Amino acid sequence: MSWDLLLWLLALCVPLAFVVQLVRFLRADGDLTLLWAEWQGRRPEWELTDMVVWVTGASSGIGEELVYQLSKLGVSLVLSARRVHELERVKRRCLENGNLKGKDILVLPLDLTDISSHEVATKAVLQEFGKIDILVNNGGRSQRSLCAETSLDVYKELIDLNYLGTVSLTKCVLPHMIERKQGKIVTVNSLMGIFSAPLSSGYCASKHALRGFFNGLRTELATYPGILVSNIFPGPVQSNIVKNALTNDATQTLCNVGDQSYKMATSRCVRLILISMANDLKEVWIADQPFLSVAYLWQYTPTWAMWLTNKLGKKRIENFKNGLDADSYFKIRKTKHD
Ligand SMILES: NC(=O)c1ccc[n+]([C@@H]2O[C@H](COP(=O)([O-])OP(=O)(O)OC[C@H]3O[C@@H](n4cnc5c(N)ncnc54)[C@H](O)[C@@H]3O)[C@@H](O)[C@H]2O)c1
Repeated sequence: MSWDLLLWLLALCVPLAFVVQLVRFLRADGDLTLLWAEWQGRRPEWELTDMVVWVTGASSGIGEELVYQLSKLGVSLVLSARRVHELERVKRRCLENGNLKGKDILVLPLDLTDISSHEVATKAVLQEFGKIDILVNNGGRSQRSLCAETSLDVYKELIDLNYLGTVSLTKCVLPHMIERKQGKIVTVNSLMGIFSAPLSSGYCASKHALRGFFNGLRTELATYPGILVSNIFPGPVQSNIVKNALTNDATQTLCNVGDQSYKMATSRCVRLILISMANDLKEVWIADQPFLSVAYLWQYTPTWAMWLTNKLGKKRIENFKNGLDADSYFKIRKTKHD
């Protein structure tokens, strides 16, 4: 082969490789470390067996799907949320579809805002199973209301629930993990913990606070390499989050939630959470495009990201006022995993 031909081939390969990588990135639904872990890393089916996993917000959405997928891995489960009948329903489904027996699942009603109950709840788990391997801080609520129209009670409720409730439960479980020198504290944060959007200023504040808290806690636990502090940042995912969102008044929820079907399938989000848990990933972004790219923009080019968020923000408010889901900016095709 002549040198000219070889050079021409090389000149063609480089842009081709670039285009292939660009297409792969545009189809990505997780950050690159997470997708690498999915491809080459440890499987949840090997790593997460024989563990005691405590999941808050287990009665709905991401938490509910998480316990269904965990129940197939042979772990012991603690299901927490406020409504005991909903937790009993979830337990029945875990037993029907998973590999667990009744004694492997503890239904433990818990209100994250009732901080005085967290110590007793932690003791109840330890009495039942003798250890807590993984705490999944998942329970929480979102917000759909403009700051100027929103009562301060809503901001207080969001901080009490999403931030202080999570911090309180973590503080109850932490001494046990420190004593054993092992454990995983996995917190379902949100892309709204990385950047902010209109209609959710209180929610964003609570999730930013959680990110700061857990990143700080991780540095304090540097002498305990067996304890993982993992922050999961999902973008829009199918669940009841919008239906349960707080509005401008702490006693009201939304009347019209709009179509949620364009969002990432709950099962896909949860599979990626399990992969991150199996591979001890500390920060994980899970989102379809274009939301994932917006997170990258915020991380690496904040000035452009602010400009773009102002443009998209107007559309978000318009969508909300028109009774659509706030994040339905474009007609987004359903993900390949649905
Ligand atoms: N669905 C999304 O688009 C999305 C995106 C990013 C982050 N998240 C986060 O995922 C987590 C789970 O939300 P989801 O989407 O499954 O919503 P969801 O409304 O379907 O589920 C929320 C769960 O939290 C529980 N909860 C609410 N208030 C509680 C309280 N006071 N005490 C105890 N439990 C309480 C609910 O009972 C429910 O089980 C939340 O932390 C949310 O911020 C969701």
